[in-house]
Amino acid sequence: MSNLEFERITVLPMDEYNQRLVANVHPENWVNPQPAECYDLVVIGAGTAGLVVAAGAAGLGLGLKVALIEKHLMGGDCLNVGCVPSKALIRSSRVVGEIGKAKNLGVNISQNYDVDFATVMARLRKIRAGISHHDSAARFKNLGVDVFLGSGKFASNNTIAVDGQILKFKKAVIATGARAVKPEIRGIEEAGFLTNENVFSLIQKPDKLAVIGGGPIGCELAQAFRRLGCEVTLFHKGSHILNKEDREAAEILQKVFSDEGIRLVLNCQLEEVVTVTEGKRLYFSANGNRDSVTVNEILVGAGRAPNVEGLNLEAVGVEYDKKHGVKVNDYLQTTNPNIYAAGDICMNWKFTHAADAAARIVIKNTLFSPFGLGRSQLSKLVIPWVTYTDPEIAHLGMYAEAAEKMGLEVATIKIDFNHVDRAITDSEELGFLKIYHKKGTDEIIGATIVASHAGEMISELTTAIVHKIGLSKLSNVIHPYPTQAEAIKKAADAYRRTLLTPRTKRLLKFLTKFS
Ligand SMILES: Cc1cc2nc3c(=O)[nH]c(=O)nc-3n(C[C@H](O)[C@H](O)[C@H](O)COP(=O)(O)OP(=O)(O)OC[C@H]3O[C@@H](n4cnc5c(N)ncnc54)[C@H](O)[C@@H]3O)c2cc1C
Ligand SMILES: NC(=O)c1ccc[n+]([C@@H]2O[C@H](COP(=O)([O-])OP(=O)(O)OC[C@H]3O[C@@H](n4cnc5c(N)ncnc54)[C@H](O)[C@@H]3O)[C@@H](O)[C@H]2O)c1
Repeated sequence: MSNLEFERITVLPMDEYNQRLVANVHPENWVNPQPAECYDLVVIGAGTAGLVVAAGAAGLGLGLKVALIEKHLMGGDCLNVGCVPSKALIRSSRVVGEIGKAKNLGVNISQNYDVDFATVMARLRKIRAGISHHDSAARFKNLGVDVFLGSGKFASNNTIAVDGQILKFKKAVIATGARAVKPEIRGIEEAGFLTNENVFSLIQKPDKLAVIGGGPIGCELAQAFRRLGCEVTLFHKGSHILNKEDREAAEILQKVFSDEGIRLVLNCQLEEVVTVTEGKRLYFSANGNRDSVTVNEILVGAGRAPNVEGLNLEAVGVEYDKKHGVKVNDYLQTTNPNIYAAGDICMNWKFTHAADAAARIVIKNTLFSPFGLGRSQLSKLVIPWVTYTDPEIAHLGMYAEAAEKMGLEVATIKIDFNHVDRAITDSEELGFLKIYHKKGTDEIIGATIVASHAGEMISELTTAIVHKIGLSKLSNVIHPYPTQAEAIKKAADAYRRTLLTPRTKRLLKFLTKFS
């Protein structure tokens, strides 16, 4: 047993909740086990991808020897500095959004309501601590996984060094995730900035906040902080926020952001950050104009960089690049056939559910595909995603333009939520559902939903694509009235109506005469 390089980790503020979090995911009294003679699998990184691989392999009850190495907090980004804290924060901010809509719903709420920022953040920490036992070192030990806390690094083609010990493996999995990219803006380092790694440690509300990057992180957090009472300026390089999404969807959100008082600076070039008595001053140009804004804090959500450093990948022939991460084939195998990768370290889809799905592929391909038979492929996955703004934007599959570029003829059915009764009764008409299908057939190839609860609706369409359920069959599915998911049935019915040619209409009319 050893504990040579144990690093005591603090997550600020070190209150009872963060102490409970750390006690679960990086316990101070942890002693690394004596390594087994040889592991079937050694996994580096205990974020979603690593945890799912380790739990999946060890939990099968087949006596497989599995080791899991984590240098910081088990649970990775999702639990500690990603999905969980951001969604807890968004939940509080949604209440403020509801208050904003209350008057229109006939409920007068005193304008003196107060956001207790410290309590919002304490709730976030409490929720995170409460969930953390699931990803804890103790739980994984009980599942039969040898948990090593320390930094993992390849020592040779079949060994990994951690905490002064050597772990011999048959197969290894790199699941080291990604981190926030530091933007190249003069003076920003000296002025200091927040990223997802420390923004959830705030205990005091920054009165004025600059958010750099209009991707999912920037958009979700800009709206949340604005609703919690910060003055927010959102800087984005592109001509519309969420530039991977449907422009029309992004434009709806932009309008909401402006109405809620977020200052949105598009097509911008941030030039310099200077520390002044009032705070941090950002100089920028946008659409030919130069300007500046002074804030208390800067939050950066400008993309992710894969954690490839320090793994000694060169020594084991694992190719990578610093932008896209570890190079993998469709089976998630790296350029070293005994080493696989999963999650943010190697994938364009940087989502928890994508990391989870990739981990399952890795379990199958490393352990249950002798001679490469029956391997699962990454390209076969259908991965939906949701940006949890209000309204939410959910997407799945191909966009119409991308499909057309590939030579597919595509038709789009669009249902605006102002035609969906439940959206009307709830004053949530803003948004739409678009379903893209192959022209001339009912095969769905993609969908975008902009709606208050778009994330809860997209899975029906994911099921349809995965199980090849076309629009005709969806039209036979009874949707409870009134629900916003009825939009899907409306779209399916709209497709069915396109099949009504003058000839079929004549035939139907003829049938009515004998019925
Ligand atoms: C603010 C924010 C909000 C998000 N919200 C969502 C959301 O709502 N829904 C969603 O699906 N996704 C969301 N994501 C994305 C999601 O968090 C990631 O896609 C997911 O965590 C990736 O999991 P992973 O296992 O690949 O990597 P990570 O979670 O990054 O885990 C990698 C782990 O490897 C460890 N590690 C790195 N190097 C070493 C080493 N040498 N030795 C040992 N350990 C090492 C790290 O410490 C880390 O714990 C969000 C991300 C952020 C930042
Ligand atoms: N709800 C979710 O599922 C969720 C939420 C948050 C994050 N995530 C995941 O995390 C990933 C990273 O999120 P992200 O928002 O950091 O990255 P991103 O790459 O998706 O978006 C960042 C945006 O910032 C812009 N940008 C970069 N530098 C800039 C600068 N100097 N000035 C102005 N704009 C600049 C880029 O053009 C880009 O569009 C996402 O792609 C997503 O996979 C998912």
